[in-house]
Amino acid sequence: MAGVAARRAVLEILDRVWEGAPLDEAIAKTRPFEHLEGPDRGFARLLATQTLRRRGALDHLIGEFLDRPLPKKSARVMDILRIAAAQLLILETPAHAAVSTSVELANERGETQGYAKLINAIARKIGEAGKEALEKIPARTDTPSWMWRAWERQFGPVVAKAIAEAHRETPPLDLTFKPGEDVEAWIARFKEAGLDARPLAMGGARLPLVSDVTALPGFEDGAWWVQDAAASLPVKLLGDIAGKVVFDLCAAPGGKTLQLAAAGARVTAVDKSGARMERVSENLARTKLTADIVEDDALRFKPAEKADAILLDAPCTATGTIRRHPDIPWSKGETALAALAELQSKMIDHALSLLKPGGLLVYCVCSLQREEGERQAKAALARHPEIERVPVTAAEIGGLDKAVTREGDMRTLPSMLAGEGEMDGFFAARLRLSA
Ligand SMILES: C[S@@+](CC[C@H](N)C(=O)[O-])C[C@H]1O[C@@H](n2cnc3c(N)ncnc32)[C@H](O)[C@@H]1O
Repeated sequence: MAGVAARRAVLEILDRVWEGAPLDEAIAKTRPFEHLEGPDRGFARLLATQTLRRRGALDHLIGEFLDRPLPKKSARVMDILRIAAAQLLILETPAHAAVSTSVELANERGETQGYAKLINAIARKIGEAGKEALEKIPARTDTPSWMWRAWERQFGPVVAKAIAEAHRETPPLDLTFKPGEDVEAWIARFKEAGLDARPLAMGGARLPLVSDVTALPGFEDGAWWVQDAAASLPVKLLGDIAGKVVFDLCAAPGGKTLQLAAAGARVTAVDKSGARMERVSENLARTKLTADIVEDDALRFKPAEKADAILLDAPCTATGTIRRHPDIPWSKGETALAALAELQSKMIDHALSLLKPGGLLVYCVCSLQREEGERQAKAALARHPEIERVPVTAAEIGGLDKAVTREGDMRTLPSMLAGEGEMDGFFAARLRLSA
């Protein structure tokens, strides 16, 4: 049974997330987390993830038991209540452990000591209310209102609700294999290892989420890499790229670089983050694939030779990946969206200037927001009479016809592959420069 140290580490992780750090980074930088033993680490990671995933609903429920809202300066009291509620209603932690550790945490600091009794009473009431109380709260409660309104406008209320419901689920682990690997044979090996693996229509395999992918069969051999089913689709839109000069303009951590290199392209991978580029180099080494690595700003990148094809997987709000990164609703606001949309259109313009006549640009983002997706494609076509859209077909993306828009772009949603583990939300447009 995890002790109070694991819960203390979760509070610190949450603090960092509220300051704007992505969850993975917050975990990596939290010292008390590092000092936990293996199972306690697993517990702390799960508790932080689930608290963030259901923060809206947990807050709503806590609010129902509070006579009056907590003062703003009592943020830590609210976090103690959040993690108590997540343990009681999601993790199924025994009530005595969830309640007593919460009271212990409250008693550790002067600022929270005065709330220990209140925390005790509310945590008990939440435990008594049980899971059903949480299940009754609509999924949209876990989505900030600006995001919810945008999805409702863009996809309609039914789909927006399905998206929010998909965000409640723990996502699976999707793997993309090197060409030539026998996916069925690998699936058989995963099954032998006790994992419920199955093939994906768009290629690759789907497994239940595991805590350590490096221990899976085939990791050391570099037979596969981790990549959500949706993230594997944009590269397919470049068609046959064997022997062609391809730029991967925002490349790190490199899932798509590996796909491009595995397809036989002469790849130049560009990213402005040196630290993230190290991950690309590690991934290339593990999979025995090659690409030129360039640490540069994609807006300034000036290659000696132009490209036959470019993949621009632009920085974005990443709202399509909330299942995997439940901190996003709380760390990305509308202000970030506007700034990113401006950067994306500049990146598209610069990418087009690096293409050979007749070359293809696939622009993609793991965002659900139309300002970063559909509107970027439309605006690029309006700004550049020298480009045309090459419509995406369902056959190119594993037969996923629902993901082909009327305009001919690709739009996947977290509510797709429903009941089979769903998928990330991605947008991709394929644009060709006139010859
Ligand atoms: C969506 S991620 C790319 C994911 C990657 N394509 C993959 O499949 O693994 C966006 C990347 O853009 C990079 N980035 C952000 N601004 C950039 C810029 N101005 N120039 C180059 N890279 C940039 C970030 O460092 C980040 O690695």
